[in-house]
Amino acid sequence: MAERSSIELERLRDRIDEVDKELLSLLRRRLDLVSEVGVIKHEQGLPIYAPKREAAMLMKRRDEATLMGVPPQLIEDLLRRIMRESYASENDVGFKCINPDVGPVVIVGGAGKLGTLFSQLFRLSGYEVRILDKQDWPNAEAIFSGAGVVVVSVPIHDTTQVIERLPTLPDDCVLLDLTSIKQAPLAAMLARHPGPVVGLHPMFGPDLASLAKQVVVVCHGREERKYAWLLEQIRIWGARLHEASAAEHDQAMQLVQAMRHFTAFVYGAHLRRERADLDQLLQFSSPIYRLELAMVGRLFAQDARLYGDIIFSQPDTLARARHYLERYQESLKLLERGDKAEFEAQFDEIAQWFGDFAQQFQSESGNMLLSANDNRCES
Ligand SMILES: NC(=O)C1=CN([C@@H]2O[C@H](COP(=O)(O)OP(=O)(O)OC[C@H]3O[C@@H](n4cnc5c(N)ncnc54)[C@H](O)[C@@H]3O)[C@@H](O)[C@H]2O)C=CC1
Ligand SMILES: O=C(O)C(=O)Cc1ccc(O)cc1
Repeated sequence: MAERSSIELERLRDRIDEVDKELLSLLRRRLDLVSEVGVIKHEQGLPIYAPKREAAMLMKRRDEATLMGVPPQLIEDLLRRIMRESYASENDVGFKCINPDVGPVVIVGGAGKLGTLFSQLFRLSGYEVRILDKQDWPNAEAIFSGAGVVVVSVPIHDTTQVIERLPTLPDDCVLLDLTSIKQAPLAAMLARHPGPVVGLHPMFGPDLASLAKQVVVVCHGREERKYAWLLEQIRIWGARLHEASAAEHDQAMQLVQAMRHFTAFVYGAHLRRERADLDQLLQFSSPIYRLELAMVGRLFAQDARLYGDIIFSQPDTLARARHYLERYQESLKLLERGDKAEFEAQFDEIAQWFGDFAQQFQSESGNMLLSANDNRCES
């Protein structure tokens, strides 16, 4: 009997292997079709990410899946993963050049991490890119001559100084920066160059295969009409543009970046001081706890100077960190008093304040955790 079952199991597994191979052929066919779409998008200058088409397509596939007795979330997850691959593969085709007549794009700090990413994107879109890094200032005159766009992508604490050091640029040259803070660089650019000026903040690190669905914050400076093409170019790369004033941006970044990175720094310092055994903690961690450790740990895989600048160059960070410490001390008093009832009452009040966002965050993080769990392998 046991032998019959094991033969049957083997046979079923062989059939599953066959189905998986069919899936592979289907994937190959789909990737080929996507490449053809990529060529047409390139010719027509269509953004690589089309949110409405994507949402409508996913909705249809979910409905069809339900009719076929396939869990709709399964097809949605699969298609999202497949589409991510397709977005990345559009780099192979390149992107339509929205402004072929513009002069060279000069990237100051172009040998750095973000500068390298943007120089690739401009080159893939057919622009002539020139790099000016630290050691290239003696050749600045030749590098900037006839520039159509100047991108400043140097460390935050060097940005204003570098902008002030720029030579006189052609009248119509677009001057922009990619700095993580916006008010000081934008003011310095407006003072240095009488022509078109815009501040950009890419809300992502340099290790991306595609800008699809990534956010770039746009802080308008001057003569928007003359750099509208450039914003369109960034949309073609797949990014979503979010417009804000430089002051609004810097205020939001206090919480989105400065405080978040500062609390991660403190938590990292605490783990170190407690001599936490990270290996052991990971053994105990299910995906949510692993993700939390990863959020803290990834900070320390990156550039201390970048995060130091983000935290220290924002004038409000000290006040905000003090407020945070006050909240911590208040909450500590609950612990000292052993006042669990008050803890629960405050918990409910905070949950009410989060409102629908709490549900939304639970469901979003739920999906992330499922996919983090899929990627785990036992060693
Ligand atoms: N790395 C990231 O994840 C992100 C960085 N940013 C912003 O991008 C900018 C650049 O950051 P990263 O590329 O990470 O830094 P990075 O340190 O990798 O690159 C900076 C580049 O600037 C060059 N540089 C320094 N001083 C210079 C000078 N006086 N003249 C010419 N070049 C000079 C350096 O040699 C280096 O090649 C920063 O303002 C940062 O806030 C924005 C979003 C994400
Ligand atoms: O990858 C990460 O953890 C980041 O936080 C990337 C990043 C760094 C600096 C920025 O101004 C924006 C994004």
